[in-house]
Amino acid sequence: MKIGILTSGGDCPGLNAVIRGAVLRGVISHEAEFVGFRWGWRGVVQGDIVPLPRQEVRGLSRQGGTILHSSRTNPFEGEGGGPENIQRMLDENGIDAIIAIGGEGTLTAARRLVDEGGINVVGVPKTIDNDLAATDYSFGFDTAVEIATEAIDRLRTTADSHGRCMVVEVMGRHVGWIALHSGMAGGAHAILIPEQPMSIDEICHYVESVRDRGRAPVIVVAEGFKLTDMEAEHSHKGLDAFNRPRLGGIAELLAPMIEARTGIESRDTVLGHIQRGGAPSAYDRVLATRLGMAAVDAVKDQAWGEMVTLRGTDIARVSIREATGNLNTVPQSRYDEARVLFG
Ligand SMILES: Nc1ncnc2c1ncn2[C@@H]1O[C@H](COP(=O)(O)OP(=O)(O)OP(=O)(O)O)[C@@H](O)[C@H]1O
Ligand SMILES: O=P(O)(O)OC[C@H]1O[C@](O)(CO)[C@@H](O)[C@@H]1O
Ligand SMILES: [Mg+2]
Repeated sequence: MKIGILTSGGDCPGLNAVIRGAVLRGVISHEAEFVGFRWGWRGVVQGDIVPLPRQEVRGLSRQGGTILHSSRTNPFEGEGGGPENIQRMLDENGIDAIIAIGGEGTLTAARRLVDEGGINVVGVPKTIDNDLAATDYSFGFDTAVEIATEAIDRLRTTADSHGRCMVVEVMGRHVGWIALHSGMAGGAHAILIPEQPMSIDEICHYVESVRDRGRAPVIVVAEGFKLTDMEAEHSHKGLDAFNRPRLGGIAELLAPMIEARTGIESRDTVLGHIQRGGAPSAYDRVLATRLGMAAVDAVKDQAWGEMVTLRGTDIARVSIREATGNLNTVPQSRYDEARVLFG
């Protein structure tokens, strides 16, 4: 059995741990052989393939990024794209199956390759934002929350020194999980998330009540947050490779608005890709390793079109279709719980 692995979409701490888990499980338990497709689906479309023997994955679980690199290439486009070309490339290289590690977009492409072209693909969910339904948590999220929480802790001390308001922007295109968890952990005075638009007046109300208690306000905002009068997410950086608006910068918009309305000197910090870089947390290493191992078992069982997932503390399987249809949004009850601590 020869298995090709790829990592696609935005990177995320733990990708290398998935690769290591898959290779070790395959080599030890199934006598499998592994190759890597470089740069996500681009490696599949262009036949950019590297061997992945056991020694290549040594010590990988603690390493950030992805040794296979990533891209936002669409496997249905370009000269070598589409199921027929991909099946030919797999046959030429003697590859029996693909393990695709990626988010909603990557997994949707994987499902289409299975449904429309009969390609042997299983998926591993990857999302720093924790926005995929059908998995309770995804690896990388815990690490991002740790990084954001440390940043909030650090910003709090400088905020206190100067009596300033700090607006901290974290990732979260469609959902506010990183903001919710890091904000709760770091004791934020308001948490602004895409699922819950809020007016600038309400935000300033929280800021002023914090100031009136003699504290320096700390506001955490997810990049996809919209003020109640905004039609779309704040974006001033053009489009990404998949023609979506590049987000980032809502904190830069909010801080001067807060300062103008409240008179409290305000500063913004955009954490950006710091949240995606570096070593994964121990939790993420374990989760990623288990998912990688389970993905190889899914290949062994020919579970094409399925993805491995975390259910409670168990690793399970679901159809990719089930996972890609819905977003894992922050439930109202979780936001209401956090809101008690605002202001
Ligand atoms: N419906 C689709 N059909 C074919 N290809 C798709 C489809 N949706 C997305 N893709 C391809 O998959 C790539 C990866 O998707 P995307 O860029 O959204 O990353 P992702 O895997 O969802 O990870 P992230 O969490 O970073 O968004 C896209 O850039 C696109 O080329
Ligand atoms: O790394 P890029 O391509 O700028 O993508 C950033 C986006 O990817 C994510 O990190 C994960 O989807 C989002 O939170 C963010 O909007
Ligand atoms: Mg996506």
